[in-house]
Amino acid sequence: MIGFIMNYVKQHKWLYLLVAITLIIYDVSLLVPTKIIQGLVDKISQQTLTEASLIQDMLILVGVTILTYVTGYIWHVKLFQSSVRFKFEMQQQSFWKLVVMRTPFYEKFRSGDVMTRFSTDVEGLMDMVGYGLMIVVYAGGMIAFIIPTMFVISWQISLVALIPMVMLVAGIYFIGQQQDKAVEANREAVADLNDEVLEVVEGIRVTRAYSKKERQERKFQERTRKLARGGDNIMVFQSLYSPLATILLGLATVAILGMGAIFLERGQVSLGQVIALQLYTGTLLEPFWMLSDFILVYQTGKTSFVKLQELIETGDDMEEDGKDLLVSLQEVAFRDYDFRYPQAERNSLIGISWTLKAGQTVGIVGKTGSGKTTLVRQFLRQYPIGTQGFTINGQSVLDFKRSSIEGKIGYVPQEHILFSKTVRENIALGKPGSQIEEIAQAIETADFTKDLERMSEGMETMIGERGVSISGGQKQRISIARAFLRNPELLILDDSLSAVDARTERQIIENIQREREGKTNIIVTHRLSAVHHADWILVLEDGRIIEEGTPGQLLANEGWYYEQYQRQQSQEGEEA
Ligand SMILES: Nc1ncnc2c1ncn2[C@@H]1O[C@H](COP(=O)(O)OP(=O)(O)OP(=O)(O)O)[C@@H](O)[C@H]1O
Repeated sequence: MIGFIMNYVKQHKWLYLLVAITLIIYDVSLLVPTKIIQGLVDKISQQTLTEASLIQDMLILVGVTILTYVTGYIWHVKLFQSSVRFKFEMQQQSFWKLVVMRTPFYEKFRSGDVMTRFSTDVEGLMDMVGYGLMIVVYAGGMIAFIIPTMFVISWQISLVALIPMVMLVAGIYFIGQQQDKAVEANREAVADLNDEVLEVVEGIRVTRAYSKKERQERKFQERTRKLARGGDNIMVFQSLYSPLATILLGLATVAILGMGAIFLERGQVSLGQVIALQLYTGTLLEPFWMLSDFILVYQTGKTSFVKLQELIETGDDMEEDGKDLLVSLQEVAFRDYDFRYPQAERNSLIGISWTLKAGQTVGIVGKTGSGKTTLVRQFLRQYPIGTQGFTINGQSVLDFKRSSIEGKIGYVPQEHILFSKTVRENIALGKPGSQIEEIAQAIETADFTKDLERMSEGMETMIGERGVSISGGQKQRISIARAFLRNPELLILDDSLSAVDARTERQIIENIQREREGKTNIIVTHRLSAVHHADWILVLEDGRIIEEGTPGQLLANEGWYYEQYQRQQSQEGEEA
């Protein structure tokens, strides 16, 4: 961490030089009044005080006070402004990381954990860069100036007076060690609580529907209690500092006054010097006191640094991005292809051999958990690829720049992501800068026009968290419109029609056939009616293709597809 901070300091060396110089002047200017008091006391006790010297001392005091104010202002503003800039830069760096990372990274970090690292840890490190550095220069400077000055007055008295101060540092260190453990435990408790709140907010409807409110409340209480206990522990340690400092400063005062009286009697020190020693020891309390804070700031900073480094250094284990730009998607082929998720123990795709040709519409069906989503995710390069034998236009998929592949695909996932924006803005995400007519056309294709007419502000209606609530089917169709708008070379609908009724589904499928004539489509579905028009159908089971062919061929085969088709037909008949 020190190296990291020093690097930052070096990058802004002129600013920190200004801070260091003004801080040292500030330190010295705080010590001048003691020096003047010492001189005044001696002059009064020796009856040598003159009007001219008194005026001179007073003028120096006024000058020094102004200097203290000006230098104090400069270092304070510059140092803390810089630490805020540090926080901003760190957050930018971390945010950029979050944006570029792909799915495996998000499977390693929980959302609450990322939030804590992003906010609490960045602030922990920021404190070290601001307050921590201030302590080093300010408190370090004070100690470095005062102790030699005291030793020049009387090394014997200073030595005895400093013993309680050394004990104070030792005490602070010991308490700080214990506090460190409490801080770490508290940090974990904050991350747990963040996770809990995120989960509750995201799943509030399910929680209500299943009457799990009480259970959630109990769980939340447990976590907040844990956090409160952590906070209590930290407070216990923090409360030990003040009494310890008071007692030890008292001991130092007794030592100075006792020894000072003896030394004064022997004529080894003046009255002004004894008073100065007492004042210096009192002044030392603040820097020593700050050391206690420094230990906390340092330890928190160190823990935060490790957590941030972990966030910044952890990769998504993706292969290096390819260099070739994909101009057009002519053919995507898998040859005896296996795939396993990074954290999984078994393959989710096994021996897949399939070629998708441009212009085809392919349906992917199969039981739940059979690998349909996993297969279409391969196109999106969300995970490192499985075995070799995955090619685009006859070339390894790894040769192509991932963004150029993404640019050719419109993907509508199972879980729809809508933002707190208007309907228009949500759809326009598919193609930034699109014309209103294009958006209207995409809405029409996704069969959302009638729904829009019922919305008070039409396309400008706010949806998402801060807008009106919309149904699952409406969400699906907004997501579909977003993908249509892009008019991608390859459109992938991943079970994206599950929440719409059969009539709407038929309408959308017809629209796809019409609007996307000659384009490539993959439709993953549980409802076979959604793919009865497809050119080719894959049936998956346990990650393998168990049947494939045209819908007619599959019906003739009388396998899984046939059985499923019969079952769904009779269900539809009953419903009708
Ligand atoms: N991120 C993941 N990490 C580990 N295993 C996963 C992950 N996602 C899916 N799997 C596993 O891969 C297998 C195939 O899952 P997949 O989601 O592809 O099935 P699916 O056919 O799309 O199912 P459904 O019809 O329910 O959407 C399952 O055994 C699942 O548990």
